[in-house]
Amino acid sequence: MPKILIIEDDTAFCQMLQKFLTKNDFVVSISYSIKEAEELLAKSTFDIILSDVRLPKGNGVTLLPQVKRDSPATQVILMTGYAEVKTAVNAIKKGAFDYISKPFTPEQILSVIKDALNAKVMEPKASRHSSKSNNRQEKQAGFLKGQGEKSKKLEQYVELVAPTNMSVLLTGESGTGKEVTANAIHQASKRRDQPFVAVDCGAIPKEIATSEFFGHVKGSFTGAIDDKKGHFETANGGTLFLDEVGNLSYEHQVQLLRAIQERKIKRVGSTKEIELDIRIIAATNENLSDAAEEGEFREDLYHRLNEFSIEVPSLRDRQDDILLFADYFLAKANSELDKNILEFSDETKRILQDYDWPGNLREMKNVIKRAALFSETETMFPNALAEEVIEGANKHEKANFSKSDYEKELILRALKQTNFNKSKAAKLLQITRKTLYNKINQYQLNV
Ligand SMILES: Nc1ncnc2c1ncn2[C@@H]1O[C@H](COP(=O)(O)OP(=O)(O)OP(=O)(O)O)[C@@H](O)[C@H]1O
Repeated sequence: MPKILIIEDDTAFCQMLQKFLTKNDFVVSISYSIKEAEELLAKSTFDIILSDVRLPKGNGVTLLPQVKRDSPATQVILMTGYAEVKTAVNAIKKGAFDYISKPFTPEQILSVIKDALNAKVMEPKASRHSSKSNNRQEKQAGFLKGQGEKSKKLEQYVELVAPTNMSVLLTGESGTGKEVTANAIHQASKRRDQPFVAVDCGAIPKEIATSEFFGHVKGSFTGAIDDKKGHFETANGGTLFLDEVGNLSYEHQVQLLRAIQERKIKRVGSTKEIELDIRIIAATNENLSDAAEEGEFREDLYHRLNEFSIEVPSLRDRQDDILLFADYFLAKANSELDKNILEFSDETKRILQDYDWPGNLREMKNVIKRAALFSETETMFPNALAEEVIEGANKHEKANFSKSDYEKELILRALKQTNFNKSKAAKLLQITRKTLYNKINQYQLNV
């Protein structure tokens, strides 16, 4: 049985977690401080260390170097509060396996422990994650909560709607994290112990879509060699996530609407009705409301799906979080590629912030992983980045630069016009005197 050490100063929480994990067939030791943990670590080894970040007299990260040195196979998972995400991301850079934000659900903690144990079995580290980095399960494994305004709003919406049974329509550009958000809603709902089934509606061939959604019985059509459950039945009790829902054919839109309204389905070739208790979350990166108005998407289905809508923001609208996400993906890339890149150079940071990220988080994840592969130093310099990212960012910078030239020109003109009277010039420019002084300093105007 795998051995786990919990390091957590909240004694009640620690004991509760110990009880829960023991019930789930782990051998669990606990310590309420770093000192106690060190004593236990001197006596025995553990498969997993589950440590709070903030502990009296130190934090969970301080133990990492020692653990990695004395027992490299031990995986460290950090438990963080909201504000400690950055520390946790840094800890991943130093070799922690992952972090989990408090409060978490029993499934979430079991899932991250399972991942950590699997990663161990699959040593060396480079093969920790499947190379098919886009498979659906992996998409759900890592989730970083941003800290900027847009990210907080997104999270508020998730928290607000999760406990209800409302259908949710997630809109947003490709790669913004709609599926990850759908999963977060499921995990925060009462259905979290039940299945979360994600279906890419754009990827199902039209001819087999009915059977894919509703299942079939043996012999109902050529090729139906066995009874088969459809996605609805598999998701029963839980959440069905319909990705790219705008790609459904008219016929399948009708079938879906009926299933959602009647809360019953029949497998293809069967007369037996199956009762459904399903929460639907749909996602689209096109404007479904326009499509409904133009008759390309059934309006009644659109309203059924859109009981609550959430727009998942593009990465360029999450400026405050760009470097946080970049750090996170760098940490992931380090662990997947067995690299040890500690930071981005200032110019690399500037490029990451100036680039537009048309492919959003998915693009950033790929760009950083590729750049990590090319980087040979502990600091990532721009030459590791793809050409198009650098060019894209520089175009942006030029635009900014010309904007600043223009601004400088305006200020000089206003000053001349007002005979270098700064109060009058500020008034003319419709800015405060203080801002004008700042700008004069910024542009080093000799006035
Ligand atoms: N909050 C997040 N934290 C960490 N990784 C994230 C987050 N959001 C998205 N990602 C990563 O970005 C990638 C794209 O996410 P996801 O598949 O959820 O986007 P999507 O909007 O559903 O894309 P599409 O429109 O193409 O279906 C995934 O690899 C996912 O792991």
